[in-house]
Amino acid sequence: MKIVFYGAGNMASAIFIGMIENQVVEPSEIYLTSRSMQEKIKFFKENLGVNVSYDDTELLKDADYVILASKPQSFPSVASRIRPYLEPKTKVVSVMAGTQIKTVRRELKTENPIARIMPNTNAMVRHSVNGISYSSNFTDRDELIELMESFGTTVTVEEDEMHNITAATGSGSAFLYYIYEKYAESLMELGFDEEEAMFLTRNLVIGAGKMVEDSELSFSDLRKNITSKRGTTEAGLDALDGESLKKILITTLTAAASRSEELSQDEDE
Ligand SMILES: NC(=O)C1=CN([C@@H]2O[C@H](COP(=O)(O)OP(=O)(O)OC[C@H]3O[C@@H](n4cnc5c(N)ncnc54)[C@H](OP(=O)(O)O)[C@@H]3O)[C@@H](O)[C@H]2O)C=CC1
Ligand SMILES: O=C(O)[C@@H]1CCC=N1
Repeated sequence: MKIVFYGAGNMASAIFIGMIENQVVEPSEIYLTSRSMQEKIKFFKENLGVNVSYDDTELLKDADYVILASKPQSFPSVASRIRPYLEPKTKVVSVMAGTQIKTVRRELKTENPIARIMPNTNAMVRHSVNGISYSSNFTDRDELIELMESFGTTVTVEEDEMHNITAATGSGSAFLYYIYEKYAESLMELGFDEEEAMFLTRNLVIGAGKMVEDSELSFSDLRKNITSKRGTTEAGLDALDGESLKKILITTLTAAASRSEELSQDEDE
């Protein structure tokens, strides 16, 4: 198999490292290119054994998949590199937020099968949640799903649901990390020094994640198991005000989903 990544940044590297570590592809089957990140890309070549090239003819010859992993704003320049050399057998997979399949088709001037995926950087630890939608002529879907399930779980969605998936899980881990950051800062307000606050928060998050993974219980039951009648947790939760927290989260997710819509509307102009 030959899988070519245009872009070797945060998201692309989480995907190809996930694929390689989970042994669904050999490093020799991965080809990377970028615009200018020559040092980083050299690091991947030396440490993972992947191929690196800036020659589009060589990159796209006999490619099974080309993965579009630049920022949406860089896509016109990526498309101009790919367009002249894209072979009919190559399947195109875009990870770009807010970029519609029809835009990819238009920019590449191609009838090739196109899939749009929305992973997250948890791909690195095999826990990405991958939204996926396809062009109608993308018939051979099992192989792509198998590749994607090497680094996470996959949910097939209609393309217009991608905005919500992008907010919920594409951006979602950033929202959770931000809450952990604020938690650590709050521990410092309580009197812990920075190192202690980071240590406590980090281990709390790791332990809670493992509980979620190993336990059959719902979030709510896990919470209730910690909450004694008239105890400390109950006092804290009463002060937290779940409804206000929910409002903040709804505002956050709605802003992210709206931005995804906005990005796709920009393309239509
Ligand atoms: N980060 C995330 O958590 C997620 C990101 N995404 C999507 O993934 C995409 C990439 O995001 P992210 O990895 O964070 O971004 P990065 O900035 O980390 O990486 C972007 C990559 O695109 C490369 N690039 C830019 N122009 C070209 C070009 N003309 N030819 C080849 N490569 C080019 C850059 O090269 P150079 O550095 O040399 O400029 C870089 O390797 C975005 O579209 C984003 O919407 C989707 C889900 C989650
Ligand atoms: O912030 C972004 O636009 C990308 C898409 C989802 C996560 N990162």
